[in-house]
Amino acid sequence: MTSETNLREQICLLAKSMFDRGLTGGSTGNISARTPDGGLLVSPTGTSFGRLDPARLSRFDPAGALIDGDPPTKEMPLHSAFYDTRTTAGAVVHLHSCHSVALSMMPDANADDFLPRLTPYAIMKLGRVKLLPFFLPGDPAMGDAVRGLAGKRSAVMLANHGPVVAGKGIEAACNAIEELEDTARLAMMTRGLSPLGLSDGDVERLVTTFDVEWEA
Ligand SMILES: O=C(CO)COP(=O)(O)O
Ligand SMILES: [Zn+2]
Repeated sequence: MTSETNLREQICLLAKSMFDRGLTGGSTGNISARTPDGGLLVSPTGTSFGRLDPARLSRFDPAGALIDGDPPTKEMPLHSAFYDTRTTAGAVVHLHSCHSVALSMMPDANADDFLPRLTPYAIMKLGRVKLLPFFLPGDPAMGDAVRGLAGKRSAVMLANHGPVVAGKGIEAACNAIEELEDTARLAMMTRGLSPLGLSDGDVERLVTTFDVEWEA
Protein backbone atom coordinates (compact mmCIF):
# COMPACT_ATOMS: atom_id res chain seq x y z
CA MET A 1 0.00 0.00 0.00
CA THR A 2 1.24 3.52 -0.77
CA SER A 3 1.41 5.99 2.06
CA GLU A 4 -1.54 7.90 0.56
CA THR A 5 -3.58 4.71 0.56
CA ASN A 6 -2.61 4.18 4.19
CA LEU A 7 -3.60 7.72 5.07
CA ARG A 8 -7.01 7.30 3.39
CA GLU A 9 -7.63 4.15 5.41
CA GLN A 10 -6.49 5.79 8.63
CA ILE A 11 -8.75 8.85 8.17
CA CYS A 12 -11.80 6.61 7.68
CA LEU A 13 -10.86 4.27 10.54
CA LEU A 14 -10.37 7.06 13.08
CA ALA A 15 -13.52 8.87 11.93
CA LYS A 16 -15.54 5.67 12.33
CA SER A 17 -14.06 5.06 15.76
CA MET A 18 -15.19 8.53 16.88
CA PHE A 19 -18.63 8.06 15.32
CA ASP A 20 -19.06 4.67 16.99
CA ARG A 21 -18.32 6.21 20.38
CA GLY A 22 -20.90 8.98 19.87
CA LEU A 23 -18.37 11.79 19.48
CA THR A 24 -20.20 13.19 16.46
CA GLY A 25 -23.54 12.00 15.08
CA GLY A 26 -25.44 11.90 11.81
CA SER A 27 -23.48 13.56 9.01
CA THR A 28 -21.75 16.05 11.30
CA GLY A 29 -18.04 16.75 11.63
CA ASN A 30 -15.26 16.88 9.08
CA ILE A 31 -11.66 15.75 8.90
CA SER A 32 -8.64 16.50 6.71
CA ALA A 33 -4.99 15.48 6.49
CA ARG A 34 -1.90 16.54 4.55
CA THR A 35 -0.72 14.08 1.91
CA PRO A 36 2.97 13.27 1.45
CA ASP A 37 3.08 15.53 -1.68
CA GLY A 38 1.77 18.57 0.25
CA GLY A 39 -1.84 18.25 -0.88
CA LEU A 40 -4.87 17.44 1.28
CA LEU A 41 -7.36 14.62 1.73
CA VAL A 42 -10.70 15.88 3.08
CA SER A 43 -14.02 14.34 4.11
CA PRO A 44 -16.72 15.07 1.51
CA THR A 45 -19.66 17.31 2.47
CA GLY A 46 -22.75 15.56 3.80
CA THR A 47 -20.96 12.34 4.72
CA SER A 48 -21.18 10.44 8.01
CA PHE A 49 -18.01 9.77 10.03
CA GLY A 50 -19.37 6.23 10.42
CA ARG A 51 -19.32 5.56 6.69
CA LEU A 52 -16.49 7.50 5.01
CA ASP A 53 -15.24 5.79 1.83
CA PRO A 54 -11.43 5.95 1.45
CA ALA A 55 -11.77 6.05 -2.35
CA ARG A 56 -14.16 9.03 -2.36
CA LEU A 57 -12.32 11.48 -0.09
CA SER A 58 -11.87 14.92 -1.70
CA ARG A 59 -8.27 15.33 -2.82
CA PHE A 60 -6.58 18.72 -3.22
CA ASP A 61 -3.22 19.41 -4.85
CA PRO A 62 -0.52 21.42 -3.03
CA ALA A 63 -1.83 24.63 -4.67
CA GLY A 64 -5.30 24.07 -3.18
CA ALA A 65 -7.13 22.91 -6.33
CA LEU A 66 -9.66 20.05 -6.01
CA ILE A 67 -8.30 17.16 -8.11
CA ASP A 68 -10.74 14.34 -7.52
CA GLY A 69 -13.14 12.70 -5.09
CA ASP A 70 -16.53 14.00 -3.94
CA PRO A 71 -17.15 17.72 -3.18
CA PRO A 72 -15.37 18.66 0.09
CA THR A 73 -16.77 19.76 3.44
CA LYS A 74 -18.34 23.20 3.55
CA GLU A 75 -15.85 23.97 6.33
CA MET A 76 -12.84 24.13 3.96
CA PRO A 77 -12.12 27.78 4.92
CA LEU A 78 -11.81 26.65 8.54
CA HIS A 79 -9.45 23.77 7.71
CA SER A 80 -7.36 25.91 5.31
CA ALA A 81 -6.98 28.61 7.96
CA PHE A 82 -5.24 26.12 10.28
CA TYR A 83 -2.93 24.77 7.55
CA ASP A 84 -2.05 28.28 6.37
CA THR A 85 -1.27 29.65 9.83
CA ARG A 86 0.32 26.59 11.47
CA THR A 87 3.18 25.08 9.51
CA THR A 88 3.18 22.10 11.89
CA ALA A 89 -0.43 21.16 11.07
CA GLY A 90 -0.71 17.77 9.37
CA ALA A 91 -4.39 17.18 10.13
CA VAL A 92 -7.52 19.04 11.25
CA VAL A 93 -10.63 17.53 12.88
CA HIS A 94 -14.02 19.07 13.66
CA LEU A 95 -16.74 17.35 15.71
CA HIS A 96 -20.19 18.11 17.07
CA SER A 97 -19.29 16.60 20.43
CA CYS A 98 -22.03 17.08 23.00
CA HIS A 99 -20.23 18.09 26.19
CA SER A 100 -17.95 20.61 24.47
CA VAL A 101 -21.02 22.24 22.93
CA ALA A 102 -22.79 22.26 26.31
CA LEU A 103 -19.80 23.95 27.95
CA SER A 104 -19.68 26.57 25.16
CA MET A 105 -23.23 27.61 26.05
CA MET A 106 -22.55 28.31 29.72
CA PRO A 107 -22.93 32.03 30.41
CA ASP A 108 -19.64 32.13 32.31
CA ALA A 109 -17.62 30.39 29.56
CA ASN A 110 -14.08 31.80 29.36
CA ALA A 111 -13.50 32.89 25.75
CA ASP A 112 -9.73 33.02 26.01
CA ASP A 113 -9.24 29.85 28.05
CA PHE A 114 -12.23 27.66 27.32
CA LEU A 115 -11.31 24.51 29.29
CA PRO A 116 -11.02 24.53 33.07
CA ARG A 117 -7.69 23.12 34.27
CA LEU A 118 -8.85 19.75 35.53
CA THR A 119 -6.45 17.11 34.16
CA PRO A 120 -2.93 17.15 32.69
CA TYR A 121 -3.55 15.73 29.22
CA ALA A 122 -5.90 18.53 28.18
CA ILE A 123 -3.10 20.99 28.84
CA MET A 124 -0.44 18.81 27.23
CA LYS A 125 -2.41 18.00 24.07
CA LEU A 126 -4.32 21.24 23.50
CA GLY A 127 -2.61 24.17 25.15
CA ARG A 128 -5.02 27.03 25.72
CA VAL A 129 -8.30 26.63 23.80
CA LYS A 130 -9.96 29.70 22.27
CA LEU A 131 -13.76 29.98 22.30
CA LEU A 132 -14.97 31.64 19.09
CA PRO A 133 -18.47 33.12 18.72
CA PHE A 134 -21.30 31.46 16.81
CA PHE A 135 -21.07 31.46 13.00
CA LEU A 136 -23.35 29.84 10.46
CA PRO A 137 -21.93 26.47 9.39
CA GLY A 138 -19.70 26.99 6.36
CA ASP A 139 -19.31 30.74 6.98
CA PRO A 140 -15.83 31.69 5.67
CA ALA A 141 -15.67 34.22 8.52
CA MET A 142 -14.77 31.26 10.77
CA GLY A 143 -11.60 30.86 8.73
CA ASP A 144 -10.88 34.58 9.17
CA ALA A 145 -11.35 34.22 12.95
CA VAL A 146 -8.84 31.34 13.02
CA ARG A 147 -6.40 33.36 10.87
CA GLY A 148 -6.76 36.15 13.43
CA LEU A 149 -5.14 33.83 15.99
CA ALA A 150 -1.97 33.90 13.88
CA GLY A 151 -1.23 30.20 14.38
CA LYS A 152 -0.91 30.54 18.14
CA ARG A 153 -3.72 28.10 19.02
CA SER A 154 -4.04 24.50 17.90
CA ALA A 155 -7.62 24.21 19.16
CA VAL A 156 -10.71 26.38 18.97
CA MET A 157 -14.27 25.85 20.15
CA LEU A 158 -17.04 27.18 17.91
CA ALA A 159 -19.79 28.32 20.29
CA ASN A 160 -23.06 26.36 20.03
CA HIS A 161 -21.46 24.20 17.32
CA GLY A 162 -18.32 22.16 18.07
CA PRO A 163 -14.54 22.00 18.51
CA VAL A 164 -11.88 22.18 15.78
CA VAL A 165 -8.36 20.90 16.47
CA ALA A 166 -5.18 20.79 14.40
CA GLY A 167 -2.44 18.24 15.08
CA LYS A 168 0.88 17.13 13.62
CA GLY A 169 -0.84 14.12 12.13
CA ILE A 170 -4.25 12.52 11.98
CA GLU A 171 -3.80 10.48 15.15
CA ALA A 172 -2.50 13.43 17.17
CA ALA A 173 -5.41 15.62 16.04
CA CYS A 174 -7.96 12.93 16.97
CA ASN A 175 -6.33 12.28 20.35
CA ALA A 176 -6.35 15.99 21.13
CA ILE A 177 -9.99 16.58 20.17
CA GLU A 178 -11.03 13.56 22.27
CA GLU A 179 -9.17 15.11 25.21
CA LEU A 180 -11.09 18.36 24.63
CA GLU A 181 -14.42 16.55 24.71
CA ASP A 182 -13.47 14.48 27.80
CA THR A 183 -12.42 17.61 29.67
CA ALA A 184 -15.61 19.41 28.73
CA ARG A 185 -17.51 16.36 29.95
CA LEU A 186 -15.68 16.44 33.28
CA ALA A 187 -16.38 20.17 33.54
CA MET A 188 -20.10 19.64 32.96
CA MET A 189 -20.23 16.65 35.35
CA THR A 190 -18.60 18.57 38.16
CA ARG A 191 -20.27 21.90 37.48
CA GLY A 192 -21.50 23.49 40.69
CA LEU A 193 -19.60 20.94 42.82
CA SER A 194 -16.49 23.12 43.32
CA PRO A 195 -14.07 20.51 41.91
CA LEU A 196 -10.43 20.86 42.92
CA GLY A 197 -8.62 21.57 39.66
CA LEU A 198 -4.89 21.76 38.96
CA SER A 199 -2.98 24.52 40.71
CA ASP A 200 -1.15 27.28 38.82
CA GLY A 201 2.07 25.52 39.85
CA ASP A 202 0.88 22.20 38.38
CA VAL A 203 0.01 23.94 35.11
CA GLU A 204 3.38 25.68 35.03
CA ARG A 205 5.23 22.38 35.54
CA LEU A 206 3.18 20.72 32.79
CA VAL A 207 3.83 23.56 30.37
CA THR A 208 7.59 23.51 30.92
CA THR A 209 8.03 19.73 31.24
CA PHE A 210 6.01 18.90 28.13
CA ASP A 211 6.92 21.97 26.09
CA VAL A 212 3.28 23.04 25.75
CA GLU A 213 2.29 25.98 23.53
CA TRP A 214 0.73 28.23 26.13
CA GLU A 215 0.21 31.55 24.37
CA ALA A 216 -1.80 34.22 26.16
O1 LIG B 1 -20.01 19.74 10.73
C1 LIG B 1 -20.38 20.15 9.64
C2 LIG B 1 -20.55 21.60 9.37
O2 LIG B 1 -20.03 22.36 10.41
C3 LIG B 1 -20.66 19.18 8.55
O3 LIG B 1 -20.57 19.81 7.30
P1 LIG B 1 -20.01 19.02 6.05
O4 LIG B 1 -20.90 17.82 5.85
O5 LIG B 1 -20.06 19.98 4.89
O6 LIG B 1 -18.60 18.59 6.40
ZN1 LIG C 1 -19.91 21.44 12.25
